[in-house]
Amino acid sequence: MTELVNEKPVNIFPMVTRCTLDIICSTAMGKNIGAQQGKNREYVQAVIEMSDIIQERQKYPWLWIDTIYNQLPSGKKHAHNLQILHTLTKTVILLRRAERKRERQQGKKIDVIDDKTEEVRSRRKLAFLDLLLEVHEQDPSFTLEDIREEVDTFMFEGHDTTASGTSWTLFLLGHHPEIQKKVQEELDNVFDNDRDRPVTNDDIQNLTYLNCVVKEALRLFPPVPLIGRQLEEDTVLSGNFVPKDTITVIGIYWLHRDPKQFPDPEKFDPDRFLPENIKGRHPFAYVPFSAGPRNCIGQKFALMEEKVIRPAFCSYSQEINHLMVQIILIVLFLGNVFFGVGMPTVQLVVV
Ligand code: HEM
Repeated sequence: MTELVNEKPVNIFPMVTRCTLDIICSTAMGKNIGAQQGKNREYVQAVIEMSDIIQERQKYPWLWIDTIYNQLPSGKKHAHNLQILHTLTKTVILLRRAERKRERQQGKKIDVIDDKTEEVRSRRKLAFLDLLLEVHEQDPSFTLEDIREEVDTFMFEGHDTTASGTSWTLFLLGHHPEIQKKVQEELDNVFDNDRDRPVTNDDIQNLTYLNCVVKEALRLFPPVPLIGRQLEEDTVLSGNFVPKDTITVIGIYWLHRDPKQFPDPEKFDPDRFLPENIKGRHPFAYVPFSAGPRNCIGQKFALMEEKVIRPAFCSYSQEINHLMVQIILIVLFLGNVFFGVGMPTVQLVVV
């Protein structure tokens, strides 16, 4: 980052993406892919391209038919990338399985995560993949292919979203120097002006203002701006009868801009999330991670990750202030998202 200070405007999103990709690969697979050091280029490129290819396909219903799609250049690229992704995940799974076998044969104990104790840092932690392999070893009906699917799901859900959240937060901090200054003061206070020491769980708990900043950025620019649900029973929404089985779209982006819940909704104001200000707010007024039984499984991980990455960037905030202000916007695909296309009867009811 320091090399880019006083440079022309820089698109920070690819840098942050490589960082979150490294984090999720270490956590989900226990493998450092070195995306930030330019390693595993083919894999990193395939991951990044796939997000675009999938979004592109979602927009055009005629691309949903596999026989047509598979013949098109985009379909061929999709298949090629998928092969690269699956090959790496499968290789990592097989290598890790063999390694675990060896460790057991040598009588080595495979540690479990225990973040509460200090000595944990000297012990090897289990990656998500280890936990899945443990289940497979106890019950082989949970196959290696099942493991690959789970790992790949985490890989995708777990890096693009956090990259978007982190980039938007940096963008907003760049535009609000007074708020950035408060974040910097909190960081200096919690880290006792020591830029280089690792972040601990206690630090994360103590970064209360940064917590409000992250939440407010997720309010204004939720990385998942829309979610869909199929109704299990008839219901009435704002006086409109909506029958069972209707596919509904919940616009998190717009929900977060309800002036009754968030006065002056376009204003970036982290104080909205101070304990005294959240009292009385409707529990579903703020749902960047969705709500209910299918909400985001990675919510705690994501908030922790954002808070750990931020000090790393903000410790250089005095130097990158000008750079941040000029960060190029990553425009969300809000306008392009389709509503109910492909259903036998379509009625758009905005509630
Ligand atoms: C700022 C970061 C993140 C945001 C805003 C976010 C948001 C969401 C949302 C809104 C959903 C629910 C979708 C729905 O209701 O249809 C979801 C689901 C999910 N998220 Fe996240 N997510 C984030 C980070 C992560 C991370 C880091 C992981 C993994 C480590 C993850 C894994 C998942 C998974 C596996 C699901 C599917 C859960 C299920 O279907 O039961 N997410 N996420």
